Amino acid sequence: MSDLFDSIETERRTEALADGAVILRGFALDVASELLAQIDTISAQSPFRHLIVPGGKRMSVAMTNCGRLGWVSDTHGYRYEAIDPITQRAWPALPRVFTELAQQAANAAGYHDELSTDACLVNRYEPGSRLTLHQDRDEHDVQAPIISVSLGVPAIFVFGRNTRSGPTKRSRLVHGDVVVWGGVSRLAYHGVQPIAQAQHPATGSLRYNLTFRKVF
Ligand SMILES: O=C(O)CCC(=O)C(=O)O
Ligand SMILES: [Fe+2]
Repeated sequence: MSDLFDSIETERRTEALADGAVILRGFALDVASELLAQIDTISAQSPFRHLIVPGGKRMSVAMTNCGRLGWVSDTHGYRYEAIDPITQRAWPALPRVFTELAQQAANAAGYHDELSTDACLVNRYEPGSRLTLHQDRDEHDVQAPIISVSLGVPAIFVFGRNTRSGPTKRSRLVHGDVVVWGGVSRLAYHGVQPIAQAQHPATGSLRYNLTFRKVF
């Protein structure tokens, strides 16, 4: 009995990452299957696509969005758009299960203001997909924290400081983990190392990630 209890306790623990940044282990587990079902609904309306970065390269991560705004990139730059450039329609609405989870995670991380998420970027990683070290800084508002939900196969998440050259910390993120970064860590550099071949019962070889952002 106590072994089982211990493992549940460790699955749900909060892990400090940096000042203002935490990993909430297993925080999204209870709603993970609902989140995945919503991702299917969203991507049926606004399909996953491999965006082109301003330098001309195609991103290895496939992306779509939901919410009032969506993050897009092309040879002209990175920006938020209210209209999906592929469908020429508004992005799918933010499902309630998304906004509720994001607010609960923000609260659990010590950010008690109402979140008012403008954009949820949905990332889909195949084996080998990665996200190089970057800052989330296309948002006009850098007061609100970023809430980031991991689903499917594990990833090695790299979290650094506010300069590209600062020291970094590597954390293995698994299905149901939520990372929250704000305050003095809001503009911390972060990235995802190439996803290893693995299988998850809910997603096969894929990893999904949701990030909730306040843009204005
Ligand atoms: O997939 C992740 O864990 C991080 C995603 C991320 O940094 C982003 O979408 O900007
Ligand atoms: Fe990011």
